Amino acid sequence: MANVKVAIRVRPPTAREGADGGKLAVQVEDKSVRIQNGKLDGRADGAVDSREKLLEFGFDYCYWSVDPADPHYASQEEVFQDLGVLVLSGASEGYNVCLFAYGQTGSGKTYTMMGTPDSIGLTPRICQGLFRSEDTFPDGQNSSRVEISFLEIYNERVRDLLRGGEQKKKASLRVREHPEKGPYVQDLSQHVVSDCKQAMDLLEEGIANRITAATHNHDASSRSHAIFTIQYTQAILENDRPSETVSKINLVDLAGSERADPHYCRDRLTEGSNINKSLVTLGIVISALAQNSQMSSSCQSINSMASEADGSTVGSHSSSLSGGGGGGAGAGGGRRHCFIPYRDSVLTWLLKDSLGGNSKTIMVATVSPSAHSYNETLSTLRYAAHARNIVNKPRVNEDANVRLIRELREEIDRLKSMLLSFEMQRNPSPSLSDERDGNLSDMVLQNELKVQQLTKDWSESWGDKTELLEKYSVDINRERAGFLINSLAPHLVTLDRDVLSTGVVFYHLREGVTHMGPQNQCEEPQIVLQGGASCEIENRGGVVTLRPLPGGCCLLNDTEITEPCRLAQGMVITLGGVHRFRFNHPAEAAVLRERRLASEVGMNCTYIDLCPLDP
Ligand SMILES: Nc1ncnc2c1ncn2[C@@H]1O[C@H](COP(=O)(O)OP(=O)(O)OP(=O)(O)O)[C@@H](O)[C@H]1O
Repeated sequence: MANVKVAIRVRPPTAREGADGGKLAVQVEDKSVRIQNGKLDGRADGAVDSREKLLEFGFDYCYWSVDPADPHYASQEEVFQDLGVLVLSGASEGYNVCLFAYGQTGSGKTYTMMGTPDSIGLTPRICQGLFRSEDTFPDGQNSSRVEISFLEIYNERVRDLLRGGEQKKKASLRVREHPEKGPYVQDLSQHVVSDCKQAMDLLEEGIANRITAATHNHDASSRSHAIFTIQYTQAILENDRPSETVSKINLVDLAGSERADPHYCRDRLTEGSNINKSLVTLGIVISALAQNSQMSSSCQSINSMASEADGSTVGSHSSSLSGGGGGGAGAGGGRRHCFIPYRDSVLTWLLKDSLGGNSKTIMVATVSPSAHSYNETLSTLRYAAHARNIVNKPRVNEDANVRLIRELREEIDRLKSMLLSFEMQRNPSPSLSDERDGNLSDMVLQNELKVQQLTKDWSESWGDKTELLEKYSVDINRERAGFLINSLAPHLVTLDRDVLSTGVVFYHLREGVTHMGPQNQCEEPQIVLQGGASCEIENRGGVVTLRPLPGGCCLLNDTEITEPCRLAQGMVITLGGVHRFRFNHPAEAAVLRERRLASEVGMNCTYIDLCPLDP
């Protein structure tokens, strides 16, 4: 169990706020924020309750970023040292982590999450930190994989910010729910990156796409939510003990929160007008979760009070909210938990795990210091105080095979200690003891063999996966009912005629020459075939040529060839009448797709129709 951690950051006043005399409404001291309602200053004493005038809230972190000359000024680096390091340490332990920025428009969310070129924010610093931590394992015992996706939710539609070309035009992606992994965005592009530069390039590309959208549509920047997701998989083999964890890091820059007030939006909601449903639902979800957590903790307090018959004082888990109106905190044990309407908006559905689920979550609420923004700032502080009451249930996301190996090892240890204790108190009947010890020893041996095999399989599959992903920039997306393998390199896919064959084989055609054929016919074939003919396939800078070798029949699209022939996207190669392969050239296919769109030729067009081959 872990409470959502909440940070408040106060930005510098804008020129306009400063021009009006620069009256400030917010003060920060240690972990508390005080907000003063300046409008009540002039009223006669006694007419105003002092609590209304000055409200105080406690948080996990408070950052005063108002004036760089102030000794208490919190820079981007200081914010990273707390929040960014929290994200990185959670991810390195194998937890899902979510960091989201919430606040009114112009309060500094994007500055905190993304920053500026001169003063980078949390997201790029977290990317840097992720790859820096890689360098701390130079011995090769540790390897990891980083995959990035970046999406935007605008008017309840999900857009992939990293999809170039024709896909960019695709209006919106569907959100679906995986039975075990929870909600996900179907067809969202995942990008494997191997260094910090690649990650930063993707971040910039996504931000640029978001900004472009804003230019076409005035409200886009303040109404869209951006979610930058890093999937961080770590594999370590230490003393023959494998460990593999997958952690999802969600870094969220939300839209301006002035539209998040349910009362402000209710009319418009019913009118069906264009308001930000996600933020309204986020507010409702946060309130409901906070209320549930408070009810649970008050139930626990009641239970523990009842069980402590001696009547000693029980320290109840109290909200930090002193002026914020916790609402429902005093609920008795008889009240039901609130329903959490995650599915009412795309944002809350996608962040379901981050809010009350399997994630360590941090909220950074950004506010203006100015007295002009008193209402918005107070509303943000109240939201933030509610969010601090949410209790999540993070757990380490361990690979299922690795978990099995660990559990088998624990079983082996248990059996061994049983054996040892039997040996120490040997039974007077030696034959019975021997039989029992023999059974136990067998079980230990069998489990040890299983562990050995599983560890070997795991090491090989991790090595293969890493090599494949790194060398060929392959994306493997696990869909609910299938796998989609996207490769950028030219490759062959087997089209097996044998009805008993079940696997799908995928051969990459590396730069240079690849020999294919039976072992005895051609020298050291990289692609070994059982019988059939032999050939060579040469890939020179993306131009791929098939060269049949004497002694067998080689067909290209069912026509026999005896001379070298350039391969084109979609061609089918048949060797010796037995082995069939489809040739794919992803780069060529991308060009052809563009041409097909432009020429409006149907799906049946071939490479030759669209782009006659050079001889
Ligand atoms: N801590 C800070 N230090 C210096 N400048 C800041 C800080 N926070 C925000 N700013 C500046 O304030 C302006 C508004 O900030 P920003 O764009 O981050 O707001 P926002 O909350 O993301 O707004 P929106 O909801 O419209 O996207 C920007 O010019 C930004 O550079």
